[in-house]
Amino acid sequence: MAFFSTSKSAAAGIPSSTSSPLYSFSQSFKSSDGTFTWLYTTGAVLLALLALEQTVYRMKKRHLPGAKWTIPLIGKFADSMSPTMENYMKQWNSGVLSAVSVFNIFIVMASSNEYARKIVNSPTYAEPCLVYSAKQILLPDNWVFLTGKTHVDYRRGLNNLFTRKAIGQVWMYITIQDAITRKHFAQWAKEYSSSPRPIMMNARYLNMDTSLRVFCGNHIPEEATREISDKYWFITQALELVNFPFALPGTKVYKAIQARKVALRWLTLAAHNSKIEMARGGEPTCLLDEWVQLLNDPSYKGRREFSDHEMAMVVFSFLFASQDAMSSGLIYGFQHLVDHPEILAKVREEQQRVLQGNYDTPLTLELMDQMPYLQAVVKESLRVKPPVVMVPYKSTKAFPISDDYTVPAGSMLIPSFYPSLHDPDVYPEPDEFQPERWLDPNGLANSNPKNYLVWGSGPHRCIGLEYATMNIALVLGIAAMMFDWEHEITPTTNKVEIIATLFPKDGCRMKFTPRTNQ
Ligand code: HEM
Repeated sequence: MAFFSTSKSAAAGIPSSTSSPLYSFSQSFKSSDGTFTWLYTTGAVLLALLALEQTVYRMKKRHLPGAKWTIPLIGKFADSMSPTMENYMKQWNSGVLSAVSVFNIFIVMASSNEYARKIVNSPTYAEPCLVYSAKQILLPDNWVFLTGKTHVDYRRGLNNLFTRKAIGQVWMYITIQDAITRKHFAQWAKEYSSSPRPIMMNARYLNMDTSLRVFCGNHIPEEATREISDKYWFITQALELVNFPFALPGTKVYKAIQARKVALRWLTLAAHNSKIEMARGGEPTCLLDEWVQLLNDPSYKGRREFSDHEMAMVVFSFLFASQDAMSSGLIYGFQHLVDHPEILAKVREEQQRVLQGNYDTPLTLELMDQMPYLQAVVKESLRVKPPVVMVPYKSTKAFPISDDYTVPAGSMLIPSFYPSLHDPDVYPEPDEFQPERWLDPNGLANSNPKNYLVWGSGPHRCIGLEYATMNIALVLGIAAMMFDWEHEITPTTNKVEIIATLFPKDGCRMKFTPRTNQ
């Protein structure tokens, strides 16, 4: 109500001042019958809309910290195009809840542990909205957009694919992870032994190859993993918080949609082949086979038909959720370890103790369980540089988030995980890489699990967290024993590039020399 009257008076007030430049200008466009021309009217309407925009923004923002005025139409679009940790920090430090507007989307950022967790754990008020482009890339009927009970029920079926049993069975994920990692490292031994080179793209390919083999086994050909991996970079680039809204040819979102089409074609074929193989009575060798078998099991309560396309969309959602986060986690795992030789030495000591010289023997879950130091390294590396610093949600109705502030319905809500993971009261010297903080079961870090938001929290908490932890640990463990590592420090080594997730700006330039004295 109030903003209608404000905008009306803004529009009506203009002609009353004859000294206004706009008024003088418009006089020259006056038509013969004395009515104002379209130019004046357009100008007045535009001014009214601009005033309305500011009024609405201020009404929604109320007392929250944030710019007093929003830049007309685009708001903080420029910042969201090239996000920096420094800008995020400024926003987080401005208050536990703060406001921003981008393209007239009203955004509330939550930086405290309490509010971040409250958002992800309040499904009646807020649901994940991912980034705007996600629906165009993942397709609107992808399960990740389900909410409430439908989401819980769908997810229950998928949880079976990420149990410890599935990860650890002799022929399952961990064996595949091990084999693919060693295959890639044989190549790394050639590429990285003479001089340091960025590991970023090769680590991404290793990740994609591993994921696709774990998910699809041999149901897609070798060239498919390369093609999907190469094209996937377009999807990564389209994951900015705010993107150009129309997927016109040449835009990032358009290219990402083309990449998704390629990936979905291969994944649909994989689902089809998996069904044929399981119907033939074959042994399951990948996640898709596990799933098909489960769906065929007469005692399984969640039995129903899944088309090849639907299965492909689910596998694609796993790639979407994992590829960038896993690559980020892996690359920073390498960077943290190589920059702390004393910690890398401890990882090697543990490997020697557990593996007793059998460094070529495939790793198993039981062996990994005997490597608590390596697990602590992964946990700490993900804490220092959490791949996912925030997750966009949206308020489905007015959300009384605190005693004195209600988030308007339809706002974007951004629970930020980074501040909780760098809270000095829980993690003293929060920017330091100290795996030891996880070794004391009664220490501050282990006593405050609610702060460890690397995987989010609530009904949408990461489904692949054990799989991801295991894979990063396995890759780092094998690399520690196969190679001596060197890191070329450059002026941008410690600068963070945000491309959906966090990466070292120089791509982490490393040299790997095969070790002889294992
Ligand atoms: C280091 C690697 C990873 C990190 C840091 C990570 C982090 C996250 C985070 C923060 C969320 C959002 C949680 C929330 O809204 O509260 C999430 C959701 C999700 N993640 Fe991960 N993730 C990783 C790897 C993976 C992997 C390997 C997979 C699958 C194989 C996966 C599958 C998913 C899925 C499907 C969701 C959405 C779950 C739902 O909506 O119910 N993630 N992840």
